Amino acid sequence: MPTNTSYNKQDLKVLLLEGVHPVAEDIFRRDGYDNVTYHKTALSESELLDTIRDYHFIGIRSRSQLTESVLNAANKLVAVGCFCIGTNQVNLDAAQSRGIPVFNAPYSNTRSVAELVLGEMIMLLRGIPAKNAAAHRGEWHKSAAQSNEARGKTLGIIGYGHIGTQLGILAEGIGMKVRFFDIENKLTLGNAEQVAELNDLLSSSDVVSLHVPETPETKGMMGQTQIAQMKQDSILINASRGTVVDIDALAQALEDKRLAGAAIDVFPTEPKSNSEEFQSPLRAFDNVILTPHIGGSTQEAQENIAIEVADKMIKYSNNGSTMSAVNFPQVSLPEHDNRHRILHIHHNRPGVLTQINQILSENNVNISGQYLQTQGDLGYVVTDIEDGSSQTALDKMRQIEGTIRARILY
Ligand SMILES: NC(=O)C1=CN([C@@H]2O[C@H](COP(=O)(O)OP(=O)(O)OC[C@H]3O[C@@H](n4cnc5c(N)ncnc54)[C@H](O)[C@@H]3O)[C@@H](O)[C@H]2O)C=CC1
Ligand SMILES: O=C(O)CCC(=O)C(=O)O
Repeated sequence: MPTNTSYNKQDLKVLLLEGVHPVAEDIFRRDGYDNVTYHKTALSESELLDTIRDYHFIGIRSRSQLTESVLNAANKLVAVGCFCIGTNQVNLDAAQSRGIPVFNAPYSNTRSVAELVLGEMIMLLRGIPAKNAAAHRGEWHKSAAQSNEARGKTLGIIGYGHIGTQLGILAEGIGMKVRFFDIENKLTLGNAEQVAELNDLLSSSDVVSLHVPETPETKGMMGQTQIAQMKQDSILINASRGTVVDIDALAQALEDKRLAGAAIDVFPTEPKSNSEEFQSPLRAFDNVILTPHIGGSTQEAQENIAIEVADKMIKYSNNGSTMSAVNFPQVSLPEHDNRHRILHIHHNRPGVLTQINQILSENNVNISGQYLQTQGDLGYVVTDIEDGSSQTALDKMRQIEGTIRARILY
């Protein structure tokens, strides 16, 4: 049901890129946000610089890069939706300092990734990718050499989060032993065992699968040294981020027949669209499954993501709630029927709340509810008011030193 607001929703422009599931557009339109532009592809940085200034909301997946310069040009931007898990394609600090919350869907595609990796692992343990490629060329490789059951083998998971844990459970279901390495102490599910040292995991696993986010620490974490620590004839799977594995070092290990195979879904440089050629030294290897960053690309996941992220963006626009924003103080707000709600985003420094309340008091505004949350350098104060001159109060609040932006909802 569309909600009444202090602004005309048709004046707010929404840009949805990268073929996010069309249900996202339906959800915006159903709520009264009729001004939606939908593109199947990503936009380059220069295209974004030209375009983004007109939009209040942008929805992207992993290809569009919202750099500091792009965000600088985004004068009207209210919120960003990443229709995926990863948010490394957005300069989160730059968005935060401009008072722009970034939302994502932290769970909706995790099962899809875990299922894909399980399938790839079984295929690679049987040597199927190479036999399949040979059969396509007319060759007949009927042999059990280097073809193994998954049962009894050890899976080493790096990053035991939402995907890693699900993969662990699925792998135990087919009789694998699961070990994992994580920088946090994790509750182990099933019979999984946490190991303290990465090299212990690498040297004891028949299959190593990466499920870490892109951070300064994970960049290049599987380099030449780490790949050399893996067991002879083991398998490497990466469906996390392309920067985590040194592709040249992996190609060398495959060339040297140190590894039996690999499955790679993410690459340091990925084509910007389906019409661009995919370049990688791994194309030379029949025993490598190469997939175009589709770990989370299932109908089920994409639809769930579209619903989750579009709902979060609309809720923020209509109501001010920021629950699960990745770079913003998180506030879960009740509805504000019959009340005006002032949202004040500011640099987190002492005295701002006092000044807000002073302004409200001076303008005879009665506060019916107030919510304050901070994160890092950012403060977010939401005030529900019952009477008095809310617009005058808002105008004065905008003058408070440290204010980034403020708006009113009714
Ligand atoms: N291929 C695809 O289509 C998809 C890829 N992804 C990628 O998978 C990543 C993981 O997803 P989730 O499991 O949902 O994330 P998560 O945040 O639930 O789990 C990540 C885990 O990695 C651990 N970790 C962080 N830094 C580490 C380090 N240096 N060494 C070891 N462990 C470390 C964390 O403590 C956490 O347990 C995402 O960040 C995203 O980049 C996610 C979905 C789809
Ligand atoms: O769907 C996409 O474009 C990217 C999926 C992904 O890598 C993620 O969710 O982090």
